[in-house]
Amino acid sequence: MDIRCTSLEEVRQGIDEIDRSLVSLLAKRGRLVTQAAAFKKTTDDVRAPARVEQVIRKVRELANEAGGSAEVVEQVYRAMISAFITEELATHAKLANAPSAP
Ligand SMILES: C=C(O[C@@H]1C=C(C(=O)O)C=C[C@H]1O)C(=O)O
Repeated sequence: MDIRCTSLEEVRQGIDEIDRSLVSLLAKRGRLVTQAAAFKKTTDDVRAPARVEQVIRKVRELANEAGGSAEVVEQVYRAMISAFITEELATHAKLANAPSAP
C-alpha cells in the first residue's frame, strides 16, 4: 500500500528516493545492453525490432498488474530503448573497428 503524502515536499522526497533506485537500475540495464552488442553481427541485429515489441508487450502487462498506466510505461520504454540502441550501436561500431585477436 502506498503511503499517503500530506505535503508537496513529502511527495518530492518520495520521487527523489525512487529516482535514486531508477537511475541505479538504468545504469545496470545499460551495462547489459552494451554487452549485447558483442553477440550481434549487423546493425539490424542491434536494433532487434521484434525484441523491442516483445519488451513493450511485457512491460505493458507489468504496468497493468502494478496498477500503473500501460500508455505511460510504453512511452517511457520506447524513449529509453531508443537511447540504449544509440549507445549499443556505438559499442557495436567500436567492436567492428577493433583489430581482431591474433
Ligand atoms: C539489448 C538488446 O538490444 C536492443 C535493446 C533492447 C532493450 O533495451 O531492451 C532491446 C532490443 C534491441 O533493440 C537486445 O537485443 O536484447
